Amino acid sequence: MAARLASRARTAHVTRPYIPNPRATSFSWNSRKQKDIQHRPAHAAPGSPFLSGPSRLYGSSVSGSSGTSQEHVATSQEKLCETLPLSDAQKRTIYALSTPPGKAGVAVIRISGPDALEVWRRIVQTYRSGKGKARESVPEPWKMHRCRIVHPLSGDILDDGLAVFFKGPRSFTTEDVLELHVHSGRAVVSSVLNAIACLPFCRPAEPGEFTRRAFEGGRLDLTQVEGLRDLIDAETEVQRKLALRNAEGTTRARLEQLRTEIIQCMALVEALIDFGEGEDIEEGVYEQARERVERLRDTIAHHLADKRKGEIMRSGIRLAIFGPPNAGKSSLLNFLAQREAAIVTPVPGTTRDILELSLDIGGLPVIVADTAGLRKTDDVVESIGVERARKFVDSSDVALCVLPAPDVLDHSSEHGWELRIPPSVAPLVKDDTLILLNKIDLLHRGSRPPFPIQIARRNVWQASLSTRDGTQDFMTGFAQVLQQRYQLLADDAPRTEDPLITHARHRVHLSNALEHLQEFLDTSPDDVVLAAEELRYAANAIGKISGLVHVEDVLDAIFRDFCIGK
Ligand SMILES: Nc1nc2c(ncn2[C@@H]2O[C@H](COP(=O)(O)OP(=O)(O)OP(=O)(O)O)[C@@H](O)[C@H]2O)c(=O)[nH]1
Ligand SMILES: [K+]
Ligand SMILES: [Mg+2]
Repeated sequence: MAARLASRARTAHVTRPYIPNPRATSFSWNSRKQKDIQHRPAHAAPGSPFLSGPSRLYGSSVSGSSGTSQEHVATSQEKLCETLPLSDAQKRTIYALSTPPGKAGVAVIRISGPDALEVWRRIVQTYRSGKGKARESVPEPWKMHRCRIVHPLSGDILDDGLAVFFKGPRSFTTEDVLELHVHSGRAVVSSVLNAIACLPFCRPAEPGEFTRRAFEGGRLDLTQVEGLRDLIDAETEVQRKLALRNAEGTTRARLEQLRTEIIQCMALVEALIDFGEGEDIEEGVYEQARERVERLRDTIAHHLADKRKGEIMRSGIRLAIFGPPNAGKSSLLNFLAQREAAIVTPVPGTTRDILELSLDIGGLPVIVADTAGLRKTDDVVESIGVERARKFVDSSDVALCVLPAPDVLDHSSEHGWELRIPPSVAPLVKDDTLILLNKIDLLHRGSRPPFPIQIARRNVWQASLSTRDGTQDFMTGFAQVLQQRYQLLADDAPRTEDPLITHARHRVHLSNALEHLQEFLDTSPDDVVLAAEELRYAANAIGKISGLVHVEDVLDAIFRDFCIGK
């Protein structure tokens, strides 16, 4: 009975997820306020409402330098402040340029918060058909309006553009959002930003703050936030697809399904604690829960044994080019990069340091590294390079060994084609190491092996990086191998075998969940209260990936990497 009570007390907080409330968060904006004070415009007198007002990020004040216009602006600003009480810092309306600065057709300035509509009223003048300009107090939401942007104090026309109002919660941040599409020129953008800065209820956005508000508003979970950030950073097709999966919420749904199943198992066990088998509960409930937990454990273990595919795709496949000196490793790097990135000379031992380049090979992100030729050497500098090369090959995702064909190929009627790999290189050649025989132009026609050849049940490519003979076949085959090894997101529709883990953070929490599920299975059914606790921990661990259970510093770390305006 005591166990039953204890369990009841705990169930109170079992299944209630954290529901973020944008109006009731406790983020500290202290550092922000500090910055605001330092950056207040020159015209803001101490004690004026501008103390926590606009930043000078985008140029100085709108007022001229003469004393009179400065006074004029100050009094008008005070009037503005009288009419509108300052909202407290955290729910203040934020604004930022959301497109990259510089000359372009269009720049988008985003404004989000409780006073977004007020910003519209102050600076947007729409055109009504045939009747000239008019200020619209409540614009039709989610519709583009042709408009003029005017200065809220002087009434000066700043630009002719488009404005759209998103009524919260149907907006990116879930707050009221105003987007201004203006001409992207330095002067236009800074004049509009300065005009918004004049409104005391607005302040410049922090990096990632729009996205953070979307998270706080419950529009996005953390995997979607990470997906958005990765989408912005994506450079290859696979990275884009992977990021989109996260941003669209596919990962969120898959995790939610796992968490829900754990919670369902917990409910079964809790019911058992509360009512006991035999009364209202059918026989075998505990067994049923155990079987489901076993399946969940296997599913999670399967995801964890993904050879880090998702993380590798996100950060790039680390490819090490290695081999003996003068094999043509640097020539290969230059060929892949299509430029003279590395020094190539006939002197063995030319490359000393590791030279890395990020390339797109068949849509996959690959970080290709050229390394020092492996040999015994008395040269201090070269021997450091050789040591680095060895370590790099060991830690790489894919290793490609380049060998000079004339020095390593052997043929006999008894054994067929064989490779004599130099002893300095051989220990690094593993079963999955790829091999390119270079310099086939130096072989007599008659002593060339047939294309393609298999040596020791391994595909070996042959090419000449000088004459480009065989390079096409090598590139096609090489891209195919990479695609096979990292085959993922081949179809547009999500598949169950697609990697679930794309960030190290996910792996940590999933491993924790796995441990707790195993603990549950290892706990004796007599300790059913303890066992239920393990399921709760497991559910919480998965909740941490989505941010349903979140920790402030994790959030800070995730949003910090965003740019301003996102
Ligand atoms: N004939 C011929 N020469 C080549 C070929 N590929 C590269 N070379 C030459 O071989 C020499 C060495 O090439 P590198 O690319 O510097 O070789 P490496 O493996 O980077 O050499 P280290 O950095 O010294 O280890 C250069 O003179 C190249 O021009 C080829 O396919 N055929
Ligand atoms: K060389
Ligand atoms: Mg080299």
